[in-house]
Amino acid sequence: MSSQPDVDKNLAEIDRILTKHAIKTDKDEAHLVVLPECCLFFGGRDQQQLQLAELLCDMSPGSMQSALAALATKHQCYLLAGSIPTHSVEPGAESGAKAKRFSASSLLFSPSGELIADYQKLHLFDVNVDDNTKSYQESLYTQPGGKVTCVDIDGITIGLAICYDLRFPELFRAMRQQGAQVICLPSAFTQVTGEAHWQPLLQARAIENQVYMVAAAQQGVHANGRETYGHAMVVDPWGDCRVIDSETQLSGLVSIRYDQQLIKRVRASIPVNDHNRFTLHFN
Ligand SMILES: O=C(O)CNC(=O)[C@H](CS)NC(=O)CCC(=O)C(=O)O
Repeated sequence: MSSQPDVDKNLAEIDRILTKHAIKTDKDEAHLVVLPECCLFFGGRDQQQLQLAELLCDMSPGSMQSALAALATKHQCYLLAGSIPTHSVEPGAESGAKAKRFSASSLLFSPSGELIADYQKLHLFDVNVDDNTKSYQESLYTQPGGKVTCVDIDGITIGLAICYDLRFPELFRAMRQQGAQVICLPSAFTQVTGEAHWQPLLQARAIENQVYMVAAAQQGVHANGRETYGHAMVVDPWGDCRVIDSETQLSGLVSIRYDQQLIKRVRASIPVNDHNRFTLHFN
């Protein structure tokens, strides 16, 4: 996607893409659609994201959550909203009207519109991109999450991570150890770092953990001048990539069929999980 600082426009665009690709469930098959980081609001001011932030709530959801649930129901898919701003849910976080920071939450909705998982971005992008012309201070307005998150869909374990998390392989190892077979990585990579690092890092995480990596991306020049890399892709557990054509498509969809046998074969032939001599500690 090439999201704008306009929630309704982005919702309409998601609806358009899903309609165009006619994601329809033939009853035996589940579809998981992964939208990029900041899918409903991107390229505006951080203060606006704070104002948009909603409480995470299944009983009386905010307007972004209701709209996403409605899209999941309309298109009969599991829908992962890469991230939307929510009020912080971490213990000790600022909350309510006084909150100065929001959480970047990935929200997973079921085809019946139920919120079945949420993940708050763990690693925040406080980085001077190497040419030193651009600096990012995500932690100024975002509260980091506090937990590793996996969720079961139709017997398949799905791990959740966001964007800059990609550079922290321990998180992905932890999800593999919790049983992950698919890991979703909604992103908004910078043009500069994306060109250099996006594909090799995705392939590394897929290959070393023998999982599918589903990497949705923001792309193009956004309203505030920010440029994102695009090249959304799905990488299979052997490292083969299916990449969106970013030269011809500003927004669209790339898809793959989940193959349980491929995971089994790759894990049986190279049993890295059994050979691993390190244990993990989460701080
Ligand atoms: O700021 C927002 O509105 C939304 N958040 C983002 O775009 C985030 C934080 S600035 N982007 C990244 O994490 C890029 C990571 C990246 O590019 C890398 O690891 O190289």
